Amino acid sequence: DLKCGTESSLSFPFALSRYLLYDVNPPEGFNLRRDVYIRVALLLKTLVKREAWVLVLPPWGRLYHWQSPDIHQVQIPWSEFFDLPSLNKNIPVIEYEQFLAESGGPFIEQVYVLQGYAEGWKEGTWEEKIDERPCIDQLMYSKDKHEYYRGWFWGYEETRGLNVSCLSVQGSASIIAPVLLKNTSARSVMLDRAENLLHDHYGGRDYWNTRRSMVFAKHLRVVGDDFRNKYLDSTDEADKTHYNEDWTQMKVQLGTALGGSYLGVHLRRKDFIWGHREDVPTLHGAVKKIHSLMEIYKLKKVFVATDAIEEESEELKKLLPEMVRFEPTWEELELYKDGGVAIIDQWICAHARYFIGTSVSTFSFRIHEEREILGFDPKTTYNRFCGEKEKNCEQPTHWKIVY
Ligand SMILES: C[C@@H]1O[C@H](OP(=O)(O)OP(=O)(O)OC[C@H]2O[C@@H](n3cnc4c(=O)[nH]c(N)nc43)[C@H](O)[C@@H]2O)[C@@H](O)[C@H](O)[C@@H]1O
Repeated sequence: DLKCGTESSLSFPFALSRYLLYDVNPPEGFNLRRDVYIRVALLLKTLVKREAWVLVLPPWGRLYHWQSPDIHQVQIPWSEFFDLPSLNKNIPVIEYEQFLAESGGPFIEQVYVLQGYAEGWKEGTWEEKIDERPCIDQLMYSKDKHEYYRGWFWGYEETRGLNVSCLSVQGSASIIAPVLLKNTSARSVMLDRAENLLHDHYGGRDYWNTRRSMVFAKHLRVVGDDFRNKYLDSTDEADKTHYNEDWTQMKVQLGTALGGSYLGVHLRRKDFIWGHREDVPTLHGAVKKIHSLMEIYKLKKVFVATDAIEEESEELKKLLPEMVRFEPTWEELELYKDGGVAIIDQWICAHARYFIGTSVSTFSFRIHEEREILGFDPKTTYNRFCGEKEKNCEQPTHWKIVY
């Protein structure tokens, strides 16, 4: 029976696998979380050299920045934002719902909460280390009447941890590998506060392979492409942005992509201006820079991605009437959610002739990477706005793609 054979060949390897789960500090945003995925993927690559492990993708939800009212934004599977077959060409991954179905219960056997060292680290004596230590902060887990641990668990209220302990870590993600392989025999292990792990090799080949595997879900790319076509006269053909659905087959020489004849802008506002940071421009400052870039590059159109609040958006419209934005209807927003709209914004910025972003925003960084993958000249990508009073306005680093 062919059908039966296909099913068993799919589930068989997972039946023997161990499960790695993770979560990130609640206040962290979408694009920082994408960065943490890259770190954890590297850990998984280290683990699968020794044993069968699969990464359980942490459902999206309850993100501080996702404030659109009346939309249910928890327990969102990765497939709503990313292309799962593409992720699977890099490391074995499954959705949380599949983990629940496969593992037969709502239990995660071991939860490790990652933390720093209480004593900090002495300057000049950096060393990679990891130790089981008493928990420093108050645990975000509490025992239920059966002595099982309740926690946030991505909004899955029935999930329980069987054991919770703390690990002090200082080092890259793969430093955890020996602990997972030797110190515990738990079949499912969750690393909470995974942002405490550092990159094994930021910008190296493994980094880029994982980054390239994070292909946006097709339905979002299609929305972005239709928008480019309709409002920005931009098509892959005319703009020389040739895309291959299979990321493993995509290798574009930097400088060969031309991009649509529009300026792409990411203007991060909200919590970036509340702190009155020096490196964030005023709206007037940003518009002045936008006009000057449009003149230099002879661009008549400008696409703006921003998280500006209503009043600021109105002001921006007055200062920059030619501005084009992706403004979803309520139905579209409900369908794509805040995360999907962010991706559509990023996709459109990634296809612009010239891009300028916001200092140290991971939202802008992910656009840089997307453009690097598409083969843009770095000069058209690694640019940011400067603060009015900023003395030394250093531009973003070019992280060259490695294949
Ligand atoms: C202060 C720090 O800021 C860091 O943000 P930063 O790197 O910019 O970037 P993100 O980690 O993506 O978080 C910012 C979030 O704000 C929304 N957002 C920002 N800009 C845009 C935009 O142009 N278009 C759309 N559609 N949405 C936008 C979006 O939900 C995005 O995920 C956080 O990750 C940190 O956790 C922390 O909060």
